[in-house]
Amino acid sequence: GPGGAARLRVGRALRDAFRRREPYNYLQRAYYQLKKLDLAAAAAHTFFVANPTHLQMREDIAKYRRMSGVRPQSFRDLETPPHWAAYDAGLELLERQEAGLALPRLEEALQESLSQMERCRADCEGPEAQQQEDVEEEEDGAWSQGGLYEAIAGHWIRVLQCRQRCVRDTATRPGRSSPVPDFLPSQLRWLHEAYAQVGNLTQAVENVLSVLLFYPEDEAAKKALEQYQAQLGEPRPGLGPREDIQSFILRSLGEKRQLYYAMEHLGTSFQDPDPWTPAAVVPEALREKLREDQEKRPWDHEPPQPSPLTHWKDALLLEGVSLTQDAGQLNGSERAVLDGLLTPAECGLLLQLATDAAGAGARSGYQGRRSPHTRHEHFEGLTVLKAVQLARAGAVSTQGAKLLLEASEHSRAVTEAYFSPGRPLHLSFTHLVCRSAIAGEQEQRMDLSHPVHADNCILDPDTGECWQEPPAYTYRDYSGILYLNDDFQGGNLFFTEPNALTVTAQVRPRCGRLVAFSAGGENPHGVWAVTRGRRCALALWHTWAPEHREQEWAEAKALLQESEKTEEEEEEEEKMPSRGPAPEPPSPRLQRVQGKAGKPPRVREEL
Ligand SMILES: O=C(O)CCC(=O)C(=O)O
Ligand SMILES: [Fe+2]
Repeated sequence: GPGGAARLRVGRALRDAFRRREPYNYLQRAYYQLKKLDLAAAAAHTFFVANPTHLQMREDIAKYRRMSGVRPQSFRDLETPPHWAAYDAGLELLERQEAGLALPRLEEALQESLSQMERCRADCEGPEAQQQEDVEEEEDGAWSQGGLYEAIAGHWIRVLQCRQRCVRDTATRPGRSSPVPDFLPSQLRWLHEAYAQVGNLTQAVENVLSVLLFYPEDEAAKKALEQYQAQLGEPRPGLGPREDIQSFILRSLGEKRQLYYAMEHLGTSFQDPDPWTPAAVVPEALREKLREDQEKRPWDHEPPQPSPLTHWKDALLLEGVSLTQDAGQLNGSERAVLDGLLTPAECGLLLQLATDAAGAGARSGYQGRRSPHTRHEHFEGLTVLKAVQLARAGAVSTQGAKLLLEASEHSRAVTEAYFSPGRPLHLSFTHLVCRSAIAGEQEQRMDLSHPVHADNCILDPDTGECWQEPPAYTYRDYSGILYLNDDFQGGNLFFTEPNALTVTAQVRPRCGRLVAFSAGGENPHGVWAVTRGRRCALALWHTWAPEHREQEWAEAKALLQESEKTEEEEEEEEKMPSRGPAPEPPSPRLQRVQGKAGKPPRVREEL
């Protein structure tokens, strides 16, 4: 009906959910209820592949493993195209010397590869290909200016080019950029060897003859053929190469001839996906150039392309970050201890920043605040914007302020990679916090540096419930504490049961250690009293809601960039010899800082 297609268009959120493979989570439960355990385990595994930190699924999978109806093979990725699934299974069995079991999978892999190529080829004439063609036509305009014949020829050439690309596409694993080289011939090699191993010589001959269709001079194949024929005894005249491979090659060669013709006479481009194309198919005039290209054939020479960062581990390792404790080791869910986010020098710089900022605050009557949580400790807090403003006023180092921004962004990226791959997390508040023991007040101290709480809800220890309502910062989804030092007494972070009484895990702060956890009632936590020294950390909260992104962070970043630019300009000016020493103009930067301080304070998140 009218507007039908538009009504059925799928929204972005739904598409994203599919990309995150969420339907498999539901499928898993449905199969479980139907007692189809093999499929339930497969669906669970498929979901888990895309959501490796989904702790509930991790537990469910552990349960599936213990169930009797579930085999190791049940844990398969249902999103893997069938030809890849069969290919991998077949090769694994071959490796384990199980030729008999491997054969059906290898046959399946070949059949499915050919079918996948058929489907791909069919799409070359479908509506999507047509759209693509319209775009290309607009781009080069070559065919539209010519007559009808050219238009038809142009269309046909594009269809052929597209069909030849299907070979490469089929041989390329999802997520990879280069194809498995010689995809079909190598499958045929394994097939003939496996058939020979199980004593099925006729099939071995058929498959090795098929290899020879691709590479008539292949020495290994010729030798194998001789051997099989000798073993077979009397000649079998009916034996020939596989029909599916024969027709694949015939059709492919026909298409290549036309494409090379077009290349020679019409100047169109064609990238032959195959290394086996016989020289006779390539026109004389093109051979030299193509030989050069052949030498540059990417998949023979290029080092393997790194696949996209699909797993959080890759993202962390790249940054030199390591996972020290996961949720299991911390006796909870959605919590982790990660190390290596800062070097000792960087911790030093940030500690100095905190000290300098506190000093600047002391001069303006800002310091000496007692902690909001205990009267036995002092508490200093520095926001990113304040840090940059102080840097511009010359009270703290610019390097320190810059590192504060970088360290918070780095922690956010790591937290996102670990807990929320595929769904962006935004910083909602960044606070450099130091807690210092007040000397002489520590004897017999019974209170905590930070009482037990959850970060996005109001914890009711009596019922164990956590109310997601104001004044809690309900939009906080993940928390991160990035520690800067350990030269103090007490001050460990601890997690509890929702009763706020039973401690389930403790973490000792140290330089570069990030404790990250979901901000809800599943992670009640507190800090033991700091009884000697000063404990500094970057407290970070992240949100999925872009509207709760920390505006001051962006402001601070912009301000910092501005000062870096001005500094460069000043350096340039200093270098100019014609300028004599002039009286210092009133600094526009300082004025701006003062102007900002004069404004009514903006509503900003506080601890
Ligand atoms: O500093 C810590 O270890 C934890 C602080 C905390 O829980 C908070 O500020 O909400
Ligand atoms: Fe907290």
